[in-house]
Amino acid sequence: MRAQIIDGKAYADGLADRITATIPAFTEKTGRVPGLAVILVGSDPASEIYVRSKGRKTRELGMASFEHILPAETGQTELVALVEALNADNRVDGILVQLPLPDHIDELAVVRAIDPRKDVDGLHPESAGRLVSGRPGLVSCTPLGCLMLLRDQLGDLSGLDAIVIGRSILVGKPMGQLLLGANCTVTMAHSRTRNLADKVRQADIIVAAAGQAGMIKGDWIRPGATVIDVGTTRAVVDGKRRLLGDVDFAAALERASAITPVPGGVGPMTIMVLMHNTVLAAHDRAGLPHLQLW
Ligand SMILES: Nc1nc(=O)c2c([nH]1)NC[C@@H]1CN(c3ccc(C(=O)N[C@@H](CCC(=O)O)C(=O)O)cc3)C=[N+]21
Ligand SMILES: [Mg+2]
Repeated sequence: MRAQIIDGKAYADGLADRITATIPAFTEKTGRVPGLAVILVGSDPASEIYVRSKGRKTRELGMASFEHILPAETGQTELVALVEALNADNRVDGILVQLPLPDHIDELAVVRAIDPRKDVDGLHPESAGRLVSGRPGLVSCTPLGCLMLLRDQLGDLSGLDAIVIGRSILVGKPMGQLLLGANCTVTMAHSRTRNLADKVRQADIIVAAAGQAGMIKGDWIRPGATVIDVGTTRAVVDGKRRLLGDVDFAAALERASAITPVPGGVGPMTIMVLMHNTVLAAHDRAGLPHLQLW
């Protein structure tokens, strides 16, 4: 079998059109456009690139972007004060604090300061609780993007065996909850999991989010499985800068029925779901009907 490549960029472009189409009616009813604020503390070059590309996309889609790039020495009190100012700013519908934060800042304290209605990253305990209990709320961008791709590829996921490798608060844990909510039987694997290969071999759906380049080998993949690769490890291969996924892509191509490439798979979805969550938050805050765009 030769796997189909799941084109995350193409799906994201389609979602972009559906997002853009909601904005004129929103503006007519509210007199403004949806707005997204992104906060970056410190000057990690990769993070700066993400923040700028998020800002560019936000404006491309017709929304307002507020970018706050703060020095690494910024204190927690100052950061929380900025979040509170953005909570109070009616032009801002979504607040994203780029993680990780410097060690002297308690991430949870900052995330808790975000108004849950503006929590477009789904990181607030209120958002996490809503996801677990099946109530409506904002869901982390990367896992929601993965679910959109899986639903587009496979339709109903009921009864399928899924494995999530990685248990981060931003990706693995919410991914497991989303798959459970879609009626999959979910295995959560992580760095202490024994016999990982055997567990991956049982799965119809593999979501690799461990952040270890090439750790999922081709012969672990059940023939016909659907593979979502969340990994993005920066590396230099044969003198060229490369972005590497968690899956041995060439080998997986021979076994999977469908697989996301890196780059061009999950990455473009993450950014577009951020835009999606921002328009959802904007509609919710304005008291407008809930949007369903996927
Ligand atoms: N609170 C928070 N929320 C995040 O969502 C978050 C974060 N912190 N910290 C950093 C990570 C990283 N991240 C990516 C977003 C888009 C691409 C993306 O667009 N990747 C492209 C390639 C980009 C390239 O070539 O560098 C692709 O995979 O095709 C990658 C990574 C979001 N993150
Ligand atoms: Mg992990």
